[in-house]
Amino acid sequence: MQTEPEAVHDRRALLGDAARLLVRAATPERRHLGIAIAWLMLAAGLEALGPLVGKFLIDHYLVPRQARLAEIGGLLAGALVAGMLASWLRYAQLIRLAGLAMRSVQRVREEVYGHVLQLPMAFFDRAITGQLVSRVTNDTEAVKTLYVQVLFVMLDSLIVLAGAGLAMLWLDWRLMLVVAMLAPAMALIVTLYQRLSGPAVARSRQLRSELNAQVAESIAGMPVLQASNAGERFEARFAQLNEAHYAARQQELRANAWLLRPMLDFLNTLLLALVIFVFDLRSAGAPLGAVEIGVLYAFMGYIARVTEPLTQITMQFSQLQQALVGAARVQTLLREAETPPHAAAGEVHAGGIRIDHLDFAYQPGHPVLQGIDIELAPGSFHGIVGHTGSGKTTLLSLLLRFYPAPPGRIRIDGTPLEAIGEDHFRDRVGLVPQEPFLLAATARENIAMGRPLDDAQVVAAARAAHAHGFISALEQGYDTQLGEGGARLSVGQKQLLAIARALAGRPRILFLDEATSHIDSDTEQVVQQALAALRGRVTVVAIAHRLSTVRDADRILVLNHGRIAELGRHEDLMAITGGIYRRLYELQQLEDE
Ligand SMILES: Nc1ncnc2c1ncn2[C@@H]1O[C@H](COP(=O)(O)OP(=O)(O)OP(=O)(O)O)[C@@H](O)[C@H]1O
Repeated sequence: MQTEPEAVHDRRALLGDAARLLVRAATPERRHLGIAIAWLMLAAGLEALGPLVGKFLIDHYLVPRQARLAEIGGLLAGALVAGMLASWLRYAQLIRLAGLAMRSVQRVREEVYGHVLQLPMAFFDRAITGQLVSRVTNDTEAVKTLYVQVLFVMLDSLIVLAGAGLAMLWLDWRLMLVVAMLAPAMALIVTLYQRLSGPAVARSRQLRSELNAQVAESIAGMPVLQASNAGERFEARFAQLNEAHYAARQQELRANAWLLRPMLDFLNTLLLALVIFVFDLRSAGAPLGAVEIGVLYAFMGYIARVTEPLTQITMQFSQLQQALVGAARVQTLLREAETPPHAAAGEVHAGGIRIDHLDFAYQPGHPVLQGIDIELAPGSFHGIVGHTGSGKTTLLSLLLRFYPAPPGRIRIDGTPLEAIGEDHFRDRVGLVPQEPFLLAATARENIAMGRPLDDAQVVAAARAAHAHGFISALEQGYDTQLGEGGARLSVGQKQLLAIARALAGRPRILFLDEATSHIDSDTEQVVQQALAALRGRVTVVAIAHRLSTVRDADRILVLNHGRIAELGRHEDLMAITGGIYRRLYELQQLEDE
């Protein structure tokens, strides 16, 4: 994951990203959006009538001194009703747009989360958890801001501007040109503002996500953090980030304080002075005629109406900046390519695995596996051992399709790995990882993992994994809440539960990644019994640091620098003088003694 979208400072890319996200969020809501815009236009039209009514009153009743009270009363009442109707319409559309914005955030957030779940494992090698969380929860809020700021404030203001502009054009086009001089001045202010605050906004957003990342990381690593007494250092680092965030926000606020409101107020005054000056020039010192008084009155009204939405638009730029950056970050994440769907229909039957001349590298030029050739018979038990960094986990990751293996190199029951349907593959292939990942849920939920399993299936899996005993002994048995990460279980118990989970899917192939490295010898024997009971039914491939776990394996595969260095039964490998396995085994025996 990029820590910051490369395009953050590139305004065009930023606008493009934001527009794409907005279109994506708005498409399902186009009907509501269309209705809201239509009503807003009507409201703006009604509001634009106000100064015209004023002009009419001045022209027809005030200047000629005609006190036709009934007509005046009717006109005023009409203007009042139109004004009230416009306010009510605007209020109703605000509510409609707010609802629309909430639904869009909800939809985009679900889409982003769903997308993250489909990303390839390689993405998570680069991803920083806190930043990712911040994208799914905070940055998706940008969609709401974009809606409310862009679609409501901006759009509404533009409609009001257009209404007032048309009315002024109709009243006196030359005077309208004077008012139009405001536009370039406005554009200048907005450009200046963006130059000043844009980088600050992007920076504050990035720093906020780094703050999140640090908090998430510290909580995840709390035991290490406390044991190494790193609290103060982490606090200092956090304070430094926080200070930088404060400075970025300050810079943003300063741009607001100096540029926006005061400049706009100044423009407003300047414009009024200009219009009055033009009238003064035109009348060449003579008192204003009746028509001019009405027009002047209407113009003064429209200038107020024009400057207010312009002020609104400019004032929104700060929030808009933030929303644009947020939206760009969400778009960057959405652009990450998902794992191509395995729509294939191939199936796993007996669970036999064949690997032919398999080479693999995470980065080109740095091979991790080279020329792996092996056939694992259905129902067999294979151990994988080797020094740290020899490629054991990588081989397992390829067999599990976490990383794409070169096509055709790995086959299951004769079918290329990539030609097996995803759901079917995950059903038939189980994994017990090194770190048992437990949800903050009950024992039952942890075994079922959302699969539609009945009680009997859950208990059968637990029995097969020798986990039934300790689960039954918990105060509420299978319904006991296990706490976050299974906090109330021992590491060995968590591992047994993870094995039960893998077995509950009734897999044909089971991979274990150092599943016994954290458990004591007694528990290890229990796990070994569980694995032995699977023989002949399930193909088991177990990476083992502790060699006793795979001593009884049909064959043990010794990896060395990404190649198969030795292959055979325990006895065969022990017979190789100076062999890697024999040395590893003797070393472990010495340690045990
Ligand atoms: N996601 C990755 N991206 C890049 N390189 C990686 C990645 N994972 C592992 N490697 C590199 O590949 C090599 C093999 O790593 P692998 O994890 O497969 O070894 P291992 O035998 O399982 O080691 P260990 O016993 O320590 O778990 C190492 O040099 C490692 O640095």
